[in-house]
Order: sequence, then C-alpha cells, then structure tokens
Amino acid sequence: MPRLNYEGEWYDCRDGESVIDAFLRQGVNVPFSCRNGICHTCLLRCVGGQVPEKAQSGLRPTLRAHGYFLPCKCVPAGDMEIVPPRAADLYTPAVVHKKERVAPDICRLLIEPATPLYYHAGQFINLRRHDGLIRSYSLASAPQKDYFLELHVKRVFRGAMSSWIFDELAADDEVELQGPEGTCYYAPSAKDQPMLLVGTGTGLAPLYGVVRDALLNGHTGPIHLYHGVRHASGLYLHHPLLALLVAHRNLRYVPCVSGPQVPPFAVAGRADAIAFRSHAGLSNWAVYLAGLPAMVWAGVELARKAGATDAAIHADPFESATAGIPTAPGGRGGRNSDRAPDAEMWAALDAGERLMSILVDFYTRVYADPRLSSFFHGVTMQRSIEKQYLFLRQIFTGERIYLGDRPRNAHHWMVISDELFDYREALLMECARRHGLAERLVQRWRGMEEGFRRDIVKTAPWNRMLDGVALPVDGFGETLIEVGSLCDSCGGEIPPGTKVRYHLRLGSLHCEACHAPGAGGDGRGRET
Ligand code: HEM
Repeated sequence: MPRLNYEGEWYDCRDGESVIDAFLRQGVNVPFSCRNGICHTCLLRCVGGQVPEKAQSGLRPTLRAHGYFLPCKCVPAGDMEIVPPRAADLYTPAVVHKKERVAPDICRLLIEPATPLYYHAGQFINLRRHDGLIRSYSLASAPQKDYFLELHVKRVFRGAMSSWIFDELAADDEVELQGPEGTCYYAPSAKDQPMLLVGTGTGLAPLYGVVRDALLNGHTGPIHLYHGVRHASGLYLHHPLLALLVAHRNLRYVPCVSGPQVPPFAVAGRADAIAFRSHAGLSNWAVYLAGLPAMVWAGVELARKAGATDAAIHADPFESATAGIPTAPGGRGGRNSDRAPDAEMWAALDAGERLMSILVDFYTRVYADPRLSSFFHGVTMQRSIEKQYLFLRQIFTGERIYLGDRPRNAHHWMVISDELFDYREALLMECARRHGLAERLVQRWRGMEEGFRRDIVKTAPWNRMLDGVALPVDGFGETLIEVGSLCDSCGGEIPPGTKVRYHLRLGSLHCEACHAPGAGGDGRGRET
C-alpha cells in the first residue's frame, strides 16, 4: 500500500485510491473542488517519488517540471512526498485583449491567458500586476462559449489595482493570473432545480457567468436573478440581460435600485430584501449570493431560514483588500469567499462568553511560555485577548467588528516556523477542549486556523504591506522631541530638544547611548 508524506506527516493510501480521497479520509486539510481534474483547485507538488502521467495531464510544462500534479487524478504507484504549491509558480502570463467602460465606475476586461484556463463560470482568478500587487476578480465568461476571460472591475476609491486598471492598463499589456478558485458556480447535475441569484454591484459578474453557464447547459428550472445597485447607471448588464430574457423563458431578471432615482424598468429597494421577500420557501433551491459582504452574509442566513441547505448556498462576498480578514500572501488579494460565518460554533462558544474564557486561559499560558512570550514583549495581555476575541468573533459571526491588522501584516516581522505555529495551535486547541468545546468543533476551529498558516509561517521577516505597497516599518527614524521623555531601552531621561532615534514600527524612543552601534534598540523578540 503506497504511503503519502504531506508536510512531514505520513498517511496511507489504499490500493486504487486517489491522493485527494486518501487525504480527505484521514482529515488532511487540502483545498479541492470538482474532484475531476477540471478546476485545478487541489493542485499539489510532488518532491519525492513518481507522479503518474495521468495526474499531470492538462498542466503547463513548467508546472509539470516542478512536480505539480492533480491529487484528484493521482492514484499513486508508490510512496510520494508531497508539499503545498508555491504561490509564485501558479501564475501564468496573460494579455489584455480589450478594455471598455460599461458604467461610470465599472470596466470590462477581456483577457487571453497564455495557456488555457480550465474553469467554471462564476469562479474567480487572482490578477497580478508586474510589481506583485494582486487582486481577485470573478469570471463572467462561460468557458464553453467565450474565448477570452471576462472580468468586471469596479473602480475603488484610492484602490491601487483598480485605479491602475482604469487609468493605465491598455489592450496588449501583459498581466499574470492564477486560478481558478472559488465554489460559486453552476452544477449541471440538477437541471430542473430552481435557482435564486442575488448580486450587488460587480457581484453581478460571477452571477452572469453562472446564469449563462446554466442556460448553455440547457437548464430547465426557473432562474431568478436580482441585481442591486444604488444608482441606475450601475445596471451595467441591463441590455445583455434583456437579450437573454428574450431567448430564455425560464429566466427572470429583476434590476433593483436602492437610491432615490428609480427608473421605470427597475424595482425600488435593496436586491436582497426584494429577492427574499419574493421567495420565502427555498427548500429545494440553489442560491447564489455575490457582492457586498454584509448583503452576502445576511443573505446566507435568510436562505437558510427559507429552507435552503448549506450545500445549495453559494456565497461570494467581495471583501475589500484593506478591510476584513485576510487570506494567504500572494493569494487572493482581499477575497475571502469560502469562509461563511459559523452559527453553530458561535452558539457553542456561548455567544462569546466561552470564547473569552478560552482566550484568557490561552494567553495566560502564552505569556508564561518560553517559546512564545518573547514575541509579546511590550504588548499587554489584555490587548492580545481583546484583539483575538474581536478577530475570532468576526470570523465566527461575520459581524464587521475587527479593526486590527490582517494576520499577514500583524505578524510580518515575526519569524515563525511551521513547528512553532503547530505548537501555538495545539495550545489553543487544548484550551478550547479544556473549556468544554466538542471535539468536532475543535477540529473545525483548527481547520480555520490552518487557513492562516501561509500568512504567518516564514523563514525571514516580510515587509508590512498596505494595498500592495511595502511600507518602511523596520529600522529607525530620527526626530527632535519637543517634550521630554524616557528612553524605552534604559529608562533614562531624554530632555526636550534632543534628537532621538525611534523605531518605525514600534514607535519606541531610544536615547543616544542606547542607540550607539551595538547597543541594540529593537527590544522585541525576533527569534523563535
Ligand atoms: C506561533 C504563532 C503566533 C505568534 C507567535 C503570534 C504572535 C502575535 C503577537 C506578538 C501579536 C501582537 C502584535 C502587536 O500587537 O503588535 C499578535 C497579534 C495577532 N495575532 Fe498572532 N501569533 C501567532 C499566530 C496567530 C494566528 C494563527 C492567528 C490567526 C488565526 C493570529 C492572529 C492574530 C491577530 C488577529 C492579532 C492582532 C493583530 C493586531 O494587533 O492588529 N496569530 N500575534
């Protein structure tokens, strides 16, 4: 029986079993979607042993050369050593074919990837600019019909990527892309299933893809599409959708305008409110929600209440790149589409009371732990507990209450190994168990924590990034202080009018003596 080594752990693989099935059977946390070699979501890299040819079919030659393979198509003939993909390997060059303005603040991009992209309409890709800035965009094109990939880009106020796309990117320019990702797509197995789709703004892009995909697949069930905007000028696909309506009797399209000027062809109000008022029973429906996160998460709850099962609800919230909880570096920019709030977890955490007890217990141990405490020098335990509480509460409830840094930035200077990450995770899970959380939920929480591993584990510090720009936060600046202060290193007095050095990230002040060469200055632990 072949054995699989994944990130240092050994797993068995039954005869005839695929790598993905073996991993899922044994609880290994790997991404997957179609399980049929189409979406490439499960792509992994083999660094020891033989990869069967079939498991690399359809992959670019460079990926094959680096040992990439599709675990869902891989029935190993012998032992394999497997590691997660390297983000940098997964980008492929692409050329902009056309850019056109379809609304005052929305443009449509048609892109040609250098190698074919196997995707489902409604999934998303990560677009990378030459300097490494990355953002996620949904695919509005339908692979069986459209040659180019179609993206709808909304201009975001001070958004680095969208401003660049609007003002500088032109036809024939090169970009890079990675993907596809996401599970917001049509399943052709239930062609008579009624479908409800609600999108706000460019949340229409994936839904437009899903609707066209469904129609191209001969969907016979009713399809109800609601598009919500503030101003009628945002109904940027009104005419193409009217054309689809004429051709397909099972399609219904409802443009909704929530602002004061409502044209006669639109309904006044918010798309989600109108949609869920009109569809109170959704027990055998497929529901798709895309766009503003608050609308999407509220819609998930309403769909559940109306009887839709979790498996039939596809949520694609467009998280902004500078707010909310992040994803892996080089990953999906601001998109965090697959993490739905977890009402069961929140109830089991006594709506926060038990979470607080777990965190108090956890941080008491962290601050006493010789391997972890050095990182927390200068950070009060109360601050750590409160930040972590808000962060987790936002994840479990979907409320937008966490205002701190994304983990990638919060830990950018901390050199944390995989082993140390495991160590902290085990400590946290032990505390959760000690406070009575059921093992099933402990494992679910652990799976969520795993999603941040790539944001935190590293072998050298990273720059702090803000909207794609690396900030100069390590090292020292100089300033003249007008008010007397105390040196953060020796505690000695620093009189007013003294030129001092201050740490760019920590803001700590250091007198001349402490900042003499060799005196140190950045007091916080960097070693793991
Ligand atoms: C060995 C692993 C880890 C270590 C040593 C560590 C250490 C720290 C430290 C020292 C801070 C305080 C930063 C500051 O106030 O300047 C911090 C903040 C934080 N950590 Fe971690 N952390 C680890 C893993 C994680 C993980 C896995 C998560 C999330 C799942 C996480 C989430 C956070 C959050 C949300 C904050 C608050 C950020 C802010 O102040 O804005 N940490 N961590």
